[in-house]
Amino acid sequence: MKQLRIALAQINSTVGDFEGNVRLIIKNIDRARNAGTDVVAFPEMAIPGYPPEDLLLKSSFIDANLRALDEVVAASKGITVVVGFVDKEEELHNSAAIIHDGELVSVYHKIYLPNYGVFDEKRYFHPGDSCPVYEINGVNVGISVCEDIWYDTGPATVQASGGAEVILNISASPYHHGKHHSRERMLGSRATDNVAIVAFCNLVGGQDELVFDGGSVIFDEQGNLISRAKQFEEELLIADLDVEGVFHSRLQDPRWRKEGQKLECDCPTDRITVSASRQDSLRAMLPKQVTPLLESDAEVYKALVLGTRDYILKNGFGGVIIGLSGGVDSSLVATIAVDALGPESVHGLIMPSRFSSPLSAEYANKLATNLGIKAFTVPIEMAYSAYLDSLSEVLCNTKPDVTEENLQARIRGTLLMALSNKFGWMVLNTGNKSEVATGYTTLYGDMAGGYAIIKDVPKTLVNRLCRYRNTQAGFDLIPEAVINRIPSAELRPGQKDTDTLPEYDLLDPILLAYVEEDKGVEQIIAQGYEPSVVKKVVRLVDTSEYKRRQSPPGIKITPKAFGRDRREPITSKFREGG
Ligand SMILES: Nc1ncnc2c1ncn2[C@@H]1O[C@H](COP(=O)(O)OP(=O)(O)OC[C@H]2O[C@@H]([n+]3cccc(C(=O)O)c3)[C@H](O)[C@@H]2O)[C@@H](O)[C@H]1O
Ligand SMILES: Nc1ncnc2c1ncn2[C@@H]1O[C@H](COP(=O)(O)OP(=O)(O)OP(=O)(O)O)[C@@H](O)[C@H]1O
Ligand SMILES: NC(=O)CC[C@H](N)C(=O)O
Repeated sequence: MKQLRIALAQINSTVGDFEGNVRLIIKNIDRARNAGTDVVAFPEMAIPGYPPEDLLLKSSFIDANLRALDEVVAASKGITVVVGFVDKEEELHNSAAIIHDGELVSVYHKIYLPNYGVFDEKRYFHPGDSCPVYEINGVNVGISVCEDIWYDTGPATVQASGGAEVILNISASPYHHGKHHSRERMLGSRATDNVAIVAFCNLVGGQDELVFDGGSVIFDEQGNLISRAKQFEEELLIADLDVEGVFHSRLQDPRWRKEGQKLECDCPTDRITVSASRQDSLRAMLPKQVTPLLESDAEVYKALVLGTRDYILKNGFGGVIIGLSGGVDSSLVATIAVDALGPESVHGLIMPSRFSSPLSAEYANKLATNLGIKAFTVPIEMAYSAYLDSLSEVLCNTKPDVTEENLQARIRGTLLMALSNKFGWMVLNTGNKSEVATGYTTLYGDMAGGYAIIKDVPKTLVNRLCRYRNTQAGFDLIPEAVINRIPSAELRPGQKDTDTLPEYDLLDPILLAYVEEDKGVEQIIAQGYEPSVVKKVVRLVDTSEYKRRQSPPGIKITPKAFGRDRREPITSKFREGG
């Protein structure tokens, strides 16, 4: 029986940490070898980390990546390793090294370079021009890198037509809500269309605004899911591939060699021997391991926890501080931070003003107790009065307005930054996507912070995530009264968010249509929304681009986040909202 034991090492590598990444890779090579594995695969760019952005323009970075590759090659005794790195010829290539028994046998260059959304690969890399089939222990394997597999008549089809029985794709495919389902649908159809086993090894971990969700999978040649690794966690997924099954399926399925089929990719298919057939005594097949997918809210929550943990720890911070208002946003941020870092690393600062309801401090303290975090209380009245006194001469004969309101938010930002400087705690910003979209935030005030963990989470989803976490906890970890409160910035007496914004249940779908789906005002109105509300929302979004450019980075969880995904000019006369 022709079989291949494959290991997919979905590791959490760190951009530029060559020493740490090599250590992690070698540890997994050793584990795979001990498990009797024929081939172990690592994610796209596992050696330099992904995406390294303009570090790729530095030759010292490329050279360090090549030295790290040499160390991995030396550690590959008795096993085949497929690992992502940057190859340097005349130009740079996003590449997979195919290594066997201490030797670099071949290098595959990624053919399709994504250059949309958050990707900029054409800025750095040149595309490959060949898609070989590698013989590994007598099995024909087509190897490709991430975007290559997304084309239905791309390298996978070329390699299958050239005899590949297994398609191995190494990826760094970033997360957004629900993406795993579409990714699996695509991989399943790549398997059935080519009557080939498809093994997909994904990166896991947070890198600035991106989270890579892991969830590596293997589909058999009939499109059945035979292995799935955990989402958002490192794992070495080991599976036995029944390659004989591919031969039998192909005999019975005339579709796999479609005569005259027009292919998107016209690269030649060479044959390269990595290791010849091994005459092993027949091994018992490993049991199948299929981790179930997380349900919708759990998936987003886990992405936020992983993104927070990796940003804070990979940037060398031991702790964080959060302004606790007794509202739902800061409560969710504190809860995620505790799940990411542990309660001893999370600190709260309660800063009541003359306009704060006494309930706000009560709820904030209750949350801190439930989470087991330390919370300090520093009222802002003295500072606020001092500011107003200092400005009284300059501001005389003016009416109180947003100026006085924002001073409070700015005092709070200053106090948070003071504790950050003193104790080395990063300030976690608490703005959600609905606020970031509409500019309902104060520059140099509540916009302060090093990382904005819920900046891509709409307010209605903030509420759902709080309920999800309470259900997980089995009690009201986030007090129910906090979730049910009428949202208010408490910057003037009786202020409510709805004084300025539509109700969030109405605002969020309009924002989805405008920001994530790029619909125009007329199209959104045609969906049944009140024209004046649509125009107002669109106007708020368009005129607050300047604020977003000054806002901290945060975790992408939707198909289109603010930042690299949506690059709009600040200065523009194109204003559909008027
Ligand atoms: N194109 C441009 N490029 C660069 N800067 C520009 C600009 N347009 C205005 N500006 C500057 O921006 C300033 C206005 O921005 P800013 O000072 O922030 O003030 P502004 O946006 O007018 O007010 C903040 C709003 O957010 C609300 N808020 C505050 C705090 C917390 C929350 C909450 O829900 O958590 C909500 C608050 O009630 C108020 O409605 C202008 O004075 C001007 O200096
Ligand atoms: N009294 C306060 N004490 C501590 N921090 C505060 C206080 N008021 C506001 N903040 C900080 O400023 C952020 C802006 O919150 P604000 O209360 O103005 O409205 P919000 O966006 O609805 O947030 P939340 O739901 O957390 O209240 C809060 O999330 C919090 O971090
Ligand atoms: N790194 C890549 O090539 C990623 C592109 C791919 N389409 C994805 O998002 O999964």
